[in-house]
Amino acid sequence: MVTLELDRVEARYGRKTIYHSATVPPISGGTLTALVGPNAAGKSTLFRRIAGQLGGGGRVIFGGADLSDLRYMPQDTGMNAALTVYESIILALKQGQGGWSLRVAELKAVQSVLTRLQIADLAGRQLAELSGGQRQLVSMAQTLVSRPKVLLMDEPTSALDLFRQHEVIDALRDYVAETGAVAILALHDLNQVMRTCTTTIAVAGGQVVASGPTLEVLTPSLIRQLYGVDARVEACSRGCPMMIVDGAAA
Ligand SMILES: Nc1ncnc2c1ncn2[C@@H]1O[C@H](COP(=O)(O)OP(=O)(O)OP(=O)(O)O)[C@@H](O)[C@H]1O
Repeated sequence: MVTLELDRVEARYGRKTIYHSATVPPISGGTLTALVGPNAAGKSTLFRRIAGQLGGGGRVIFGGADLSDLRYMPQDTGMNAALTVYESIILALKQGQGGWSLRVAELKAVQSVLTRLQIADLAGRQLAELSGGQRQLVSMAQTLVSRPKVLLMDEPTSALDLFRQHEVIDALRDYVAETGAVAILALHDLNQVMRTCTTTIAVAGGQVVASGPTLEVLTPSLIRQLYGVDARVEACSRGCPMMIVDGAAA
């Protein structure tokens, strides 16, 4: 089982410090973790710090993995290269390996990720011709193809329609259940978080304000503190918890 823990982590852009001391107890792999918080709260910054792209003090502690097992899917993924979808996924797989020969197992990995995300029909298409949602799915395939043990995904479903959102989140849930990987998804849709993420980390103003089991973290008082809205949690007709937002906090 893979784990990830933050111990008094600091994150800086040059001299500008965003996080002074972010602590998150060990997150276990095998289920999805959400990272939530308002715009500019520091979600992408925390991802970049965990991925080693930003400096700062404190410790990012991996259990059963190291930085080379981590893949970070940023919010905006450039896709202007003159490549087909298939080629771009191979490129992502071979990155950092220092060689271009392909083994049968690697070809199978590419096929498997195309099937898992149900985008095999896009394999021969040029990246530049894809729609926004298709690009997001391809970016996800590029991230997953090397079977990372730690996965950081910044708003991975923001460009997807409702059906695709469900499909992709289910695929990610299956992936982490199979591999024991840690997967942290920055998400704005709190209903999606409640339906699919076992654990939630909430951040605001460069601080971790709560972390733990999702339904214990996403309380009406925390939602009011984070977003300035009154909200309540109710069960939908299928028994899943849902966040109903009543409006701006009174
Ligand atoms: N390259 C940068 N240089 C300096 N400051 C930055 C840089 N990138 C982000 N910031 C600042 O860091 C803070 C946190 O930004 P971040 O992108 O982490 O927020 P976020 O929670 O991911 O936001 P959103 O939900 O809007 O995507 C913001 O105040 C932002 O202006």
